[in-house]
Amino acid sequence: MEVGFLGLGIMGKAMATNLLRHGFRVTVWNRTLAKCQELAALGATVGETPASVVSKCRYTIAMLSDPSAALSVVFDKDGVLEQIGSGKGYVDMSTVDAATSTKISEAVKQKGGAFLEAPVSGSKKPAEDGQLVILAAGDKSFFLGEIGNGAKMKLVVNMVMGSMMNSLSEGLCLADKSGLSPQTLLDVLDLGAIANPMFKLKGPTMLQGSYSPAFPLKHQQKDMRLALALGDENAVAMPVSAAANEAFKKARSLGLGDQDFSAVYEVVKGAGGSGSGQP
Ligand SMILES: NC(=O)C1=CN([C@@H]2O[C@H](COP(=O)(O)OP(=O)(O)OC[C@H]3O[C@@H](n4cnc5c(N)ncnc54)[C@H](OP(=O)(O)O)[C@@H]3O)[C@@H](O)[C@H]2O)C=CC1
Ligand SMILES: O=CCCC(=O)O
Repeated sequence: MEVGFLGLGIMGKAMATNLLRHGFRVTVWNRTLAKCQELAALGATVGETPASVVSKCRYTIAMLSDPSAALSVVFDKDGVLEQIGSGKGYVDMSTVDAATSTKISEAVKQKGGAFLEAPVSGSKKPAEDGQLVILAAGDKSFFLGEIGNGAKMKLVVNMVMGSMMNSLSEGLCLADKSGLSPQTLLDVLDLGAIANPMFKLKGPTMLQGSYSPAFPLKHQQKDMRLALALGDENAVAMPVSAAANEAFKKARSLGLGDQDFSAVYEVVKGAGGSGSGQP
């Protein structure tokens, strides 16, 4: 089966590579076309535009940075909508808000196509290993109910993750400033009730000041922003997440947007370990 793939960033490249590895014929497109070459070398065909990929493939998957990218690829000239139709499916796996997902779903369905929103939990390594958790909602898939619920679930998960990352950063700073070994803190955390894969994976690299991007900080901040908007809509007070969002914004203002989201640790350290990057 020919599968289309739009967006070959950190995640899309790993996911499309996995499709090729598992015997699918894959046609790829990326806004910066040069990024298609690596996939072409692995056997992918390169499409000139999102529309040309959809015209060739029964199913097309997208993994794009944010709501504006997801909308642009569908609605702009040479976009998905020009070729989607009966017998074709479009699966958007980007992390967006429910309104974006719903807008895309309605447009695709109006053209006779099928739509699935399917954001993922997991990062670069799980994507490479084929171990992502898919939060699917939409046609023929009712794990989370109506379109929009996949996006909402993903935002809630990432809101919790972003707050945890800030909390870990503060804990590492507090341990250090109060004469404890941050590495020992990681070891202790790993033995207790709040042990989790993220602390285990990111803690050691944070202590090395190494932030090679698996999940870019600019995307984590986008997800905090979208989750806070969901909180606004539903009148849910989220002071912890709001503070975490400020720290991610501060990190972006310091030029850390393309680094891994764990680079928020630098903001917390810069604030003297006193909290969310605010003076
Ligand atoms: N990295 C991670 O750990 C995870 C990320 N996600 C989510 O997955 C999505 C992709 O993340 P990731 O791969 O890390 O991000 P990257 O920044 O590595 O890749 C972003 C992709 O979006 C494309 N893009 C950006 N703007 C536009 C636009 N206006 N029009 C067309 N294409 C555009 C980029 O193209 P170009 O190459 O031209 O810039 C690139 O292909 C995001 O929504 C993110 O929140 C979800 C789970 C984990
Ligand atoms: O959306 C990104 C999630 C990153 C992760 O689960 O480590």
